[in-house]
Amino acid sequence: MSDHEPYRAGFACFVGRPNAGKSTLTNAIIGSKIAITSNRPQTTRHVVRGILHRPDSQLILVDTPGLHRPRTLLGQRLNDLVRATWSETDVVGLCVPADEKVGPGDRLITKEIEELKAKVIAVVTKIDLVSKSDLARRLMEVAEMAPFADVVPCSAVSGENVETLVGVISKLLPESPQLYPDHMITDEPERVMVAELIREAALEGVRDELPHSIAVVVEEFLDEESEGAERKRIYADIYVERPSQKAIVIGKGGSRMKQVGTQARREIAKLLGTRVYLDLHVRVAKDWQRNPKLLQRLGF
Ligand SMILES: Nc1nc2c(ncn2[C@@H]2O[C@H](COP(=O)(O)OP(=O)(O)OP(=O)(O)O)[C@@H](O)[C@H]2O)c(=O)[nH]1
Repeated sequence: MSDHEPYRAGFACFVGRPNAGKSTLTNAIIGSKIAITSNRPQTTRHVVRGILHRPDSQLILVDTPGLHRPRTLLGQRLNDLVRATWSETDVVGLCVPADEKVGPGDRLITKEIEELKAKVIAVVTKIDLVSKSDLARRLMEVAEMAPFADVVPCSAVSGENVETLVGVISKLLPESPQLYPDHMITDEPERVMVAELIREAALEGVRDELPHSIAVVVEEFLDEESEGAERKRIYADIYVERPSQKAIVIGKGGSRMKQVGTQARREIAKLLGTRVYLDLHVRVAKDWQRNPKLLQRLGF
């Protein structure tokens, strides 16, 4: 054995059924808020990359939406997007939550990713929620599904074993020179990340079908000076499908909208490290999920 491990670099993504903890895990690894988390399924729409630089490796994480039964054109496009992402990665981590039984959904996804040329590991997530004996049982169940390159238990919330997981994934990456410059942590355009933060704020506390009906487009993203300091001036449109949904998002006398604006502005300022002026408008785009032209305009 040589003293030096070769330098490795490549792409990895987490897959798994909705709510398995993929986004939270991605965030925990990259250490910055780059993808949306929510306790509602199907809220991660964009493929967001985060880049982890280590002395001996560079790990580029791609965050995918969950694969699901497509009921609308949007659903179909999301599934295509997920599959396209899977086929481009070197390591795929199948996330299975420790607090739920292995089910048909997990098996289906496992079957699909076994076909890929990528190395496949299983990640048992949310281990802070279960006892040691339940975890042991779940690990066995998961290991029996397929000949995974590794099975790693971890918790994105407590941080337990996240570092080990990163080590396991990094070792499975191909030998390769660095793929991105040193300081870059994501190559997702800032606009898209800003749109996601606004969408996350708009989703806060709304129920049922509304989450699927909200899309955000950042129309203007300008640098300006105000009172001698730099500031970002952002105009964004929040799209909903029906006038009734518009009323929900805006709230009585605009009260909800005010909260959405405040939360989004705070998060965007944190992300960009600058002061932010944010101007939001709610617009109705009738049935945008079923309309190819509107989908394209909304960035899908
Ligand atoms: N206790 C605990 N909760 C977690 C952990 N990881 C994720 N969660 C919670 O599980 C829920 C789903 O997590 P996400 O990261 O949004 O799951 P996802 O797989 O990206 O979900 P989709 O975007 O729907 O595909 C959220 O409420 C998280 O806070 C964990 O390690 N421990």
